[in-house]
Amino acid sequence: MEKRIQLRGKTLGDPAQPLICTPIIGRTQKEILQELTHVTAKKPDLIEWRADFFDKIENTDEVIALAKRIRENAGDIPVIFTNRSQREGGQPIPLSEKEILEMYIEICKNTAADIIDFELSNRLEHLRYLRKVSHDAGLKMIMSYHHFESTPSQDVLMKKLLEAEACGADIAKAAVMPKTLKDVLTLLNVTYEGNKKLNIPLITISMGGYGTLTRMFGGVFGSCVTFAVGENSSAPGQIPIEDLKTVLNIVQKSMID
Ligand SMILES: O=C1C[C@@](O)(C(=O)O)C[C@@H](O)[C@@H]1O
Repeated sequence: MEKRIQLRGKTLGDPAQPLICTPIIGRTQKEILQELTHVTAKKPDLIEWRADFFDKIENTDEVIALAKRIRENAGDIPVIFTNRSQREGGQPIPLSEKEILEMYIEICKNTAADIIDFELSNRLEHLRYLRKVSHDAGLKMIMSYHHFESTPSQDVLMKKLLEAEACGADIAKAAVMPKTLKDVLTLLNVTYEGNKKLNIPLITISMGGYGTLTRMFGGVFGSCVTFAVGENSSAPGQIPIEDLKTVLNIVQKSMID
């Protein structure tokens, strides 16, 4: 089963090469576009617009117009559109679940991004509907799960990844917080085992200080994307893109026998 996804010349899911994604978390349009200019200059493989930080998120027309500009200005770098909910570590926003779904639908219909990230904790009918809309519009869909307090057991994490695949995700993603080094091993283990079980690419992240290890070495165990700071961090434990590129180059060189 071919797990790789080609997007604007980038290969997502190549076990030899995890992609680096840098988030954009500005609040105003001006800040966001400036951040984008700085971040694209650092040549990440992917950009994530964290729209939950945008101060006009309640105005879908403005969101779409800005998403289109981000998409255009990003050139050949694929863009992920994400609204991270407050319950999964995002910003508080004044939109209902239905309005959030409608915003995502408009992003798809306007092809204002390449990939959408929608949380598995959303209502099943919303997940299914958005899956259909994104598929018809040609956008890839990440279904994600976050736990900012702790690391659930391997069984729970595996179930989440399998659930994403069963709901039709193109990519399954889990980001969790470790309290101990053993939690980091749990995450790496589920990545390794999950990669054998699932027929879609995985993104897995352990956050915080200990979790930084997974941002550097998670690719070896089967995580296809790692998040790094271009200008601003969107989650604990992210390291600067320059440092991450150095580490990934060393890992890649050293692992060729
Ligand atoms: O879900 C993720 C992963 C993340 O939480 C991280 O830990 O790098 C950062 C978020 O911006 C992104 O949406």
